[in-house]
Amino acid sequence: MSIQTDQFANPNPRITTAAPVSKQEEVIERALRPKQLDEYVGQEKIRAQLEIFIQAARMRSEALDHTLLFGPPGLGKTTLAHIIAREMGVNLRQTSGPVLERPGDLAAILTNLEANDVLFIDEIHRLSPVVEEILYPALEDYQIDIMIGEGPAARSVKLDLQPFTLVGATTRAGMLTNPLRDRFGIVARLEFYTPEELTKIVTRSASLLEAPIDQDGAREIARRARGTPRIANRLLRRVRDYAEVKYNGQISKAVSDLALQMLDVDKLGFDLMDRKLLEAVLYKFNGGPVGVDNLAAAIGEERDTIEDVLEPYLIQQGFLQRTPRGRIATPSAYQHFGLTPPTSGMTHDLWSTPS
Ligand SMILES: Nc1ncnc2c1ncn2[C@@H]1O[C@H](COP(=O)(O)OP(=O)(O)OP(=O)(O)O)[C@@H](O)[C@H]1O
Ligand SMILES: [Mg+2]
Repeated sequence: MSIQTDQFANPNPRITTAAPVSKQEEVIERALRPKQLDEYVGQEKIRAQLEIFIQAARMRSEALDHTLLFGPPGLGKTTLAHIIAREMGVNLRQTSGPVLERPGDLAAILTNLEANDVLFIDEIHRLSPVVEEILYPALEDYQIDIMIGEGPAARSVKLDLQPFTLVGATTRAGMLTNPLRDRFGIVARLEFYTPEELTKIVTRSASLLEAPIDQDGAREIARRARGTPRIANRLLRRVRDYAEVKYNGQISKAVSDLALQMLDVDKLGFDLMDRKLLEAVLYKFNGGPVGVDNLAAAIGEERDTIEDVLEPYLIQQGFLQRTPRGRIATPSAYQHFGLTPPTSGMTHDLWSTPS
């Protein structure tokens, strides 16, 4: 059986993409965003640690240590940065790696910070090297060196800064330079959420949106949200539309199920793109191993999207494995598509190799 690529028209916007799809969605997200640590669902370990570190910093009237948040899109990095500032009782200044083009851009922000403020830099792996240079002494000694004037008359001036906390967020911790990574005292890796945690998030969001939902309805959405709060909230809004038009607004398990089927989100929360990727590995590459570049070409996606967005969840769920020779489909992937996994000893003896 062979699969034609054009069978899978690229759904645009992809309902289960983990990135925000529009400005309007960002506005809604802000409304649903928890504001305090005790409203932030899941990520128990990170929450417990932050609670202590924040309280200790507050008791000493110091800035919190620089904090790095990393993990796939939509898991709550921006949300957590805002919560940190709020719990510390300080201002948050927000910017992002690609926006800071020149050293002066960063210097202007740094010199305007008040004592113990939070500077949130999103996509921190995309800082340019010259901007990063300015950041090192700022992080270490709350000082910056800036150049005044040009040519032979140029001289470097040291400026003192207020103590502050850098909160950096990234989907790819591996792309941070070592000196930058070493300057974070707190490093938090966000994990995919369990269906139970996402059920709580869906229930909370539904009550903020005043959408009537029962426990089973919430659980059905949660189970199919790729472990990601942003997707859970998005699916909830689409299911709400469906329920309002067809079922007087009441969201039950049956209504969630029908709406999600209509949206092409399958029982495991995989959408067309996830299925396209798995099907390519299974059918076009015989289960793998296949290199990520070949895979990207086969399904017409960017390599980055595969590595940052599609793969992490499929790997975490045990459908795909990363091996030194490339990606391979696991027996669960075969079963999901109603195929019989090859028996070990054949081409796929990689399964038995501990990773
Ligand atoms: N722990 C949580 N509890 C409740 N809701 C959450 C939680 N984490 C995230 N959310 C919800 O998910 C949405 C997306 O989260 P957020 O914008 O913080 O993700 P992100 O990790 O910054 O994503 P990106 O990598 O795209 O910047 C938020 O609007 C919020 O409503
Ligand atoms: Mg964010």
